[in-house]
Amino acid sequence: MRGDASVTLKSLSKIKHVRAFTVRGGGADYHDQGEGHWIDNHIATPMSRYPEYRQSRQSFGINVLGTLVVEIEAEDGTIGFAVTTGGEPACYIVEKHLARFLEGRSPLEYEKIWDQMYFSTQYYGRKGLVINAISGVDLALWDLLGKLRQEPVYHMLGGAVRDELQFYATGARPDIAKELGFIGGKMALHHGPAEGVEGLKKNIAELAEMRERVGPDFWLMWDCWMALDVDYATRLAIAAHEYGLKWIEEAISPDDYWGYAELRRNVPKGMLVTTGEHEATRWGFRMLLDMECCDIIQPDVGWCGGITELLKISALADAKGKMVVPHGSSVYSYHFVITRHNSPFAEFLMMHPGPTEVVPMFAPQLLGEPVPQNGRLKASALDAPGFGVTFNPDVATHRPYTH
Ligand SMILES: C[C@H](O)[C@H](O)CC(=O)C(=O)O
Ligand SMILES: [Mg+2]
Repeated sequence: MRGDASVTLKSLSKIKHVRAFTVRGGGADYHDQGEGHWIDNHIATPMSRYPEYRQSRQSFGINVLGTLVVEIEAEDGTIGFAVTTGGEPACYIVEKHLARFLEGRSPLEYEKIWDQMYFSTQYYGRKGLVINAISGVDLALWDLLGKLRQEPVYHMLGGAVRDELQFYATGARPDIAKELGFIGGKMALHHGPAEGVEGLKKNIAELAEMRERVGPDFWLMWDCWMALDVDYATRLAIAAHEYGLKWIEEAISPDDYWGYAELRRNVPKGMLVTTGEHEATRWGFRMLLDMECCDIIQPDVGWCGGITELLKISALADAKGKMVVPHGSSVYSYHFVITRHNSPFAEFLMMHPGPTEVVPMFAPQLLGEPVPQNGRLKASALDAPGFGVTFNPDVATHRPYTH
């Protein structure tokens, strides 16, 4: 029956206040680890051309930003929160610029809020830090929405399309990842073009040794963290084919769409080209997709624009028959991946220093952060309101700005 005046739609508590904090030591800024960690051991980067910045990524400042924590409080006292990378400069953007688009509004207006955050910052934003800040706010908004509705985020995204997530592991020990039940292991590439043919041979020798340890069928991938050029990446891919390299990731600069398209044409048949963890928004990913740059896109949920934007990015990829396998992102990835047919598996970044054990990706910042068991995670492990995690009260936070 139409026009029943007795039907009133349920309204949600409005947003009262937005706050931004910074935190040091691991967590969402997962490169901010102590000495001896595998993630800072002579990994090839665009800065490896300078010998003084070759051994440690922290030496050139990979961990300068720290974690951004965004907290959104509703009028009824419910708090949604999220963590991403961004630290103090992102706190400034959230408190002094973005907060105005949320306070006094309903959290149901996330589309309009995202649009206003993006277009009001477009003249100095578009990618990088500003989009990290927008992502942090967007994720905190989805967390708040889930807490107000008493629903996990993955229910609000359409529900699980499979019973469990399956993971590959990123770290220095794919052989251990195999024993731990993961479906594959992604290693950081250690030597870049500045280390010449000797370096290239060392890279191949490491891959050959790992192939020997894991056997013929286990997936092995390389993460090149933007360190190479098309020529080096092509030679590396051709030499690695013999050892069954499944994909070559982020081989060149994220700005070089033309280079990615060329690399994709150059790699041996059957080897995949992946990229996107430093790409942002539907417009950035449209470039990667339209220019046939890669086979899998890897948006980081905390850097690409948040869940609201990832839904659009993922729909574009789906229409093009491409997979979306988010970079890291912990619970923000898990709640998304479980709802998408074109995200058949997820990444688990091994944050144990060895890495010989499974520890929560964003430890110590989140409480209740689920971890894969035997390389898998049941959808039911995500069954709690919002993203299902709380911020660890024992972790010291700092609020550098207010508004
Ligand atoms: C291991 C990589 O260099 C980086 O630290 C993480 C990453 O790019 C990935 O997990 O993918
Ligand atoms: Mg990567």
